[in-house]
Amino acid sequence: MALLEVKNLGISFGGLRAVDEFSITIEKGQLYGLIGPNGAGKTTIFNMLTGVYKPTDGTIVLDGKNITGKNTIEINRAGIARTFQNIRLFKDMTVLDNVKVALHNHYKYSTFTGVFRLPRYFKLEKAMDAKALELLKVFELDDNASLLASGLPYGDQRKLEIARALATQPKLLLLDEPAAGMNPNETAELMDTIRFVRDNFDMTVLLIEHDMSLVSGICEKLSVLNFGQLLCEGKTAEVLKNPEVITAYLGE
Ligand SMILES: Nc1ncnc2c1ncn2[C@@H]1O[C@H](COP(=O)(O)OP(=O)(O)OP(=O)(O)O)[C@@H](O)[C@H]1O
Repeated sequence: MALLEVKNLGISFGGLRAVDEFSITIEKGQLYGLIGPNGAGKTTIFNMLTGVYKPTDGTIVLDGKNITGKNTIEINRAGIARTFQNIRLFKDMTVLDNVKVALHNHYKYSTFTGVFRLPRYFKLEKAMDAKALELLKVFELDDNASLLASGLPYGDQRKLEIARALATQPKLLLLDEPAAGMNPNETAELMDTIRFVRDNFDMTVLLIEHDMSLVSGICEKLSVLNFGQLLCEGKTAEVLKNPEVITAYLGE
């Protein structure tokens, strides 16, 4: 069953048509890649899917619900979470608190309860600590829960960003160049992590990536974007053999 159905999505910035007539269907549980040359419009598509930009054309349906034009908070509540090309953690907060911030949607208490430290406050804070630690354990970050996020090695910061996105309990996880800046060992470990997340969190993943080892290693399907338009889509191995894709993106 399709989890995400995007039809004829488009956006212009002044005279620039950054994305035009873009459509994609992602089934529940799929690991799906969005690839293409620099400036092709990939991040702009993520920004439209997450409500950062409002599309000028097209529709976005998540799990049967039309979310076109909703804001970032509404879209996160509907079930889309993301990570960013340039890591955006709360660097001066602890590893644990980075995840707890994202849990707040699901553990609510009133300002009154918080300010006066009523018993419900302590109960929910304890429950959030436990849930956050459980998530950190999945990523083997629990031993560093009390460190500042800025103190983590680069690869661990990327993992923490994924843990924080998962804390919002999404249906669809968008990863924007998760392997950027990683060495081959870290990339291989990241692939295992993404597979683990898909299998153990019943997650559907759409990722943007330039690292072809990661793309061919984990993506089941690909869409290739060129100059804002869909160049081709299909099973990963077939797409990577497509002469048009080789000319436009892969070179040689
Ligand atoms: N807010 C904006 N205002 C004006 N132009 C923008 C804006 N956001 C993106 N663009 C333009 O839209 C086009 C697509 O950019 P985008 O960042 O989506 O590409 P990309 O495929 O993600 O590239 P990369 O692989 O380098 O990250 C570019 O020409 C970019 O300059």
